[in-house]
Amino acid sequence: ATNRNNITDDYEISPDALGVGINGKVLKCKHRRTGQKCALKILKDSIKARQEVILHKKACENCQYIVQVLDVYENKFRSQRCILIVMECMEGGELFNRIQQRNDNPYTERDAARYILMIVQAVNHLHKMDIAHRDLKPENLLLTNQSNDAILKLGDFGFAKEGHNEPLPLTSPLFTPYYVAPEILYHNRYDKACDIWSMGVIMYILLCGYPPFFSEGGHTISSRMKNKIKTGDYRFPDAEWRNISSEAKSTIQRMLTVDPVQRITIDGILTSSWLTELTSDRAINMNALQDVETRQQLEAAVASATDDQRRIDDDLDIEI
Ligand SMILES: O=C(Nc1cc(-c2cc3c([nH]2)[C@]2(CCCNC2)CNC3=O)ccn1)c1cccc(C(F)(F)F)c1
Repeated sequence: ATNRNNITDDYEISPDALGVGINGKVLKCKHRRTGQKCALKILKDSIKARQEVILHKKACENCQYIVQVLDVYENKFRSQRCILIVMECMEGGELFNRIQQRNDNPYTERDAARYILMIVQAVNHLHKMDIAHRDLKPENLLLTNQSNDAILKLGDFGFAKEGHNEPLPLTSPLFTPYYVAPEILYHNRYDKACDIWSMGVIMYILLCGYPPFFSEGGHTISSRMKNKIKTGDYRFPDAEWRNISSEAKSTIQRMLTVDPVQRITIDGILTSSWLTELTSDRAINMNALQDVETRQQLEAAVASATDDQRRIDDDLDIEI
């Protein structure tokens, strides 16, 4: 259900690009009638582009942690058919840039947990819909605004894949199971498991500011780096990791498990002590009570309230 009228009838498109990715350019645009600022992703029409739109639209329904799709147009530019995805404008840009800005002091566990929780909720929403994102990275995680309490949302469904849209569903009676290979049965599980691995890398970077696997020679992936990933060979260097909790490290270890079958699932992360401890409101209140004086006042108040309660109970006993 894409719009066939010309997008420029409804939106004013500004030339400055917000970001250029491998599968599309993102421009700023403004809705003519409402003035709403939006982001516009331009894709050359293809099966892949249409698949991206279908999955992104499906994924963003009822999930505040996925960039909202507002409109989709099918227009011709210079005789090239294009698919145009209009999205809510994420004024905070990419998490990637935010991490780079903080290179000197990475996030505290609480800040990191706040972002991780939003990513986990987005991925949980996808995995429950049997969709694997398959391209989780800080460049595809966008912030609603420049403030520290901005909401983090997942974008770019260019690599996303839906579980059972195999040509012949495995469950159909026409399917003769004798010849199916294990990877076909595993396939979708692997796809979801790779999202967990990527989240492990993102969590590691949020907590220390650098990636767990890197090649000395800069950005190009070297065969040494490939081997480190294949064997799960990474460290928690003391300088940055000494003051980070063992729960955080063990959660990362469960996510950066080489065997996808052994790797923690999204449910495992949602119920992990590290995440629940750091993001439950109790943790946040305790955090607010950081000021010892307030805590002592509160404890004194609780003590006297308990005494009062005891006296009332005692009185009650006498009456009864
Ligand atoms: O990018 C911004 N807003 C934005 C961006 C997107 C967006 C979608 C996609 C991407 N961005 C990229 C493009 C390639 C680079 N990575 C990000 C990957 N794929 C996507 O599908 C969606 C909605 N609002 C923005 C808006 C205002 C200000 C700023 C800045 F922070 F730069 F000032 C950024």
